[in-house]
Amino acid sequence: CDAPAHYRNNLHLLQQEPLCEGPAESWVIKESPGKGLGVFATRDLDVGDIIFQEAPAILVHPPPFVQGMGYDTIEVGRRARAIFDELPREEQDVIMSLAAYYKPDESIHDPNADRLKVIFRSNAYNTGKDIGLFVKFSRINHSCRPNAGYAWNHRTGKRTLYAHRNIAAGEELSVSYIGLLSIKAGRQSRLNTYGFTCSCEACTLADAERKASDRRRRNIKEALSDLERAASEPTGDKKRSKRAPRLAKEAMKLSQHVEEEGLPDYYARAYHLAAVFTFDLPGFSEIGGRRARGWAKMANFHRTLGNPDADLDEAERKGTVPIGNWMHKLLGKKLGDRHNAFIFAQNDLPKHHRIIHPGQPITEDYWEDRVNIDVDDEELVHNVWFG
Ligand SMILES: C[S@@+](CC[C@H](N)C(=O)[O-])C[C@H]1O[C@@H](n2cnc3c(N)ncnc32)[C@H](O)[C@@H]1O
Repeated sequence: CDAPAHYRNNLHLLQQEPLCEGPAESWVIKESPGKGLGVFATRDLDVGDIIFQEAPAILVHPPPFVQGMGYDTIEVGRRARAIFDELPREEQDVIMSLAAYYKPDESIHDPNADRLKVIFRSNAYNTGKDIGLFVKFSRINHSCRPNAGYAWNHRTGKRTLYAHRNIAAGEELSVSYIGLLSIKAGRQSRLNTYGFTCSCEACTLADAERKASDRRRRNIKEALSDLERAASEPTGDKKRSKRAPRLAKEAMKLSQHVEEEGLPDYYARAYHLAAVFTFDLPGFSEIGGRRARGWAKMANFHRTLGNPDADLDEAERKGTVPIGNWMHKLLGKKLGDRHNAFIFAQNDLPKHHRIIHPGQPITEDYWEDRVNIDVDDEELVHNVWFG
């Protein structure tokens, strides 16, 4: 059995079966050199495979978030404690075995440093409006080139871990704890606030490769911001049409860079932009159209990985969805009666919207909250803009 002695009693609870009888799951918890415990694939996984789904052991509805200060951690700790105290003893033991990062001014021996509060702070994830502690998720280490991703499904109340790329049996599963578009020094200082120095594949590159990786991440960050700004301009706008060939080229280069750099968290955004600007090309041909639809499908595939209900979730919370998200939800889909991977239900469109067919004349009036949806000859959404 791979588990260190003091974890043996608790690990079977994390996996809901005895650890040492060989896992029926596609994952196992064992030691990860230099990182404590980690979660490893026990069989080959394909991109999009669901690895596990987990409900939170503790779900805290936090007090209001204060800009620049965050949540009142004392109050969050108090609420977590109230839920913890009601749990069965064996679940409490599993939670108390999780990793805890004590800040430099806290001592493990200080009776005032509530260990549960430290564990909750070190392991919890945001789930929409709440903060959840998930015992299996808590064992997944960070990588700046993660191979897995996670999604919260508010209908099932579970967090899903999925393969972000093909993963070989034996590989450690990793997710990202932070945004990944900073250079190594920036990522390290952010991760230091979580109490560790990252030893992932990207952070241990030799000097020349590390410089190339930093350069690529800088380019990706800049290209995402430029292209997303350009994508928010109305299609048909002269300035945008003139720039279309350059923007399409840049968006495809961006997609190539995120793949080369191994940043699956950014695939959906990059493919989405490649779709938007290939749809935009002048003299948009049969070949160009097929290509643009291909990008749009890839963007949708990656955006909804781990949560096929993503659009339903958002439609249900319509009032709270930022209007800019409509682009992500609709691009590359057809409008229809019911949601599925390729169709968005027309009933769930915002109150003020227009569906615009190729060549259809439109009025020039401006409505701040109106969503304009451009569809192509095949009724596929290729652009969304406001006005
Ligand atoms: C949420 S826990 C992950 C599971 C943890 N390894 C355990 O044994 O329970 C986060 C802690 O894992 C370790 N860790 C996670 N990712 C790491 C990385 N990329 N490099 C070094 N240590 C890492 C750090 O000690 C960090 O404080």
